[in-house]
Amino acid sequence: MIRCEHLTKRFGRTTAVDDLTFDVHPGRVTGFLGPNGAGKSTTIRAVLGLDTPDAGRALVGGVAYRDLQQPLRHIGALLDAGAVHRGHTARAHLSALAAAAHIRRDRIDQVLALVGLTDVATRRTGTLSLGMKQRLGIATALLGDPPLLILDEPVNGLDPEGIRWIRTLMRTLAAEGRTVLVSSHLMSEMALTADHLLVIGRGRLLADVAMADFVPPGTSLEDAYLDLTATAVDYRTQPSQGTRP
Ligand SMILES: Nc1ncnc2c1ncn2[C@@H]1O[C@H](COP(=O)(O)OP(=O)(O)OP(=O)(O)O)[C@@H](O)[C@H]1O
Repeated sequence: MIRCEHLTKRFGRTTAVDDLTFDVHPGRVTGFLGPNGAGKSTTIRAVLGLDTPDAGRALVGGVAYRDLQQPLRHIGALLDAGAVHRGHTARAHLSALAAAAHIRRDRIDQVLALVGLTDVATRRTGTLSLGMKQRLGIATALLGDPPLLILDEPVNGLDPEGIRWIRTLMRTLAAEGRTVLVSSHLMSEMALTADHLLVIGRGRLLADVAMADFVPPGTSLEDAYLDLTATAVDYRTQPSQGTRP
C-alpha cells in the first residue's frame, strides 16, 4: 500500500501539495487525476523520496522510501521516460540498474520481452522512438518485480497497440494483487483502466472514490471530472473563436 498522511509541500509561496491524506490499495488500478499544476507530480516525487515534504509524510509499504533497503524490489516508477543515458543501449540501461539492485540478470530479458523491446535491446536509447522509450521506462519499473507501481502518464507516445497493451498490463498487475497508481489526463483511457480514483485540485484531495460511484450510468468520466474540478483550476481557457482576425 502507498500512504500519504497530511502531506504538504511548498515551493516558495506556492503550496503544491496541501495536507493531502490518502491510501492507495493493492489489487486495483487507482487513477490519479487533477488539472495541470494540481500537485500530482509533486505528490509522486514525495512518495519516491525525490522531494522532501514540509509537513506530513509518504509511506511505501509502511516505511519512507529512503528507508527501503532495495527500493526497486518494493516500488517501480515511470516518471520521465526520456531520463535515460542516450549513449547506453536499452539492455545496458537495465543491466546497470539490475546490478546495483542485485537483481538476477535473466530478469532483464524477461522485462525486455514483456514490453516488446527484445529486438531493439542493443540500440542506443538516444535512437529509440518516444513510444519505445516509454516501454523501456515501464521495463525499468518492472525490473525488481515490485508489489507497488507508480506510472506517470504511461500512454504518452504509445501507438494504439501500445495503449491497449499498457491498459491490459496495468489490469493484470492489479489482478496479481499489486498496487497500481497511474496518473493521466486521458479520461477515455482512464475510464477503461482504473477501478478507483484519487482526484486532486490545488494540492487538495477532491475525491477518493470508486470509478463506478464517480461516474453515474449514462454519463462520462470526463463530465464528472470537469464538474468536480471546475473550481479548482488557476486558469481558464476561452472558447475557440477561430484564428482569423
Ligand atoms: N521545483 C519546483 N519549483 C517551484 N514550483 C514547483 C516545482 N515543482 C512544482 N511546482 C509548482 O507546484 C505546483 C504543482 O505542480 P505539479 O507539477 O506537482 O502538478 P501536476 O498536477 O503534476 O501538473 P501537470 O498535470 O501539469 O503535470 C505547480 O504550481 C507548480 O508550478
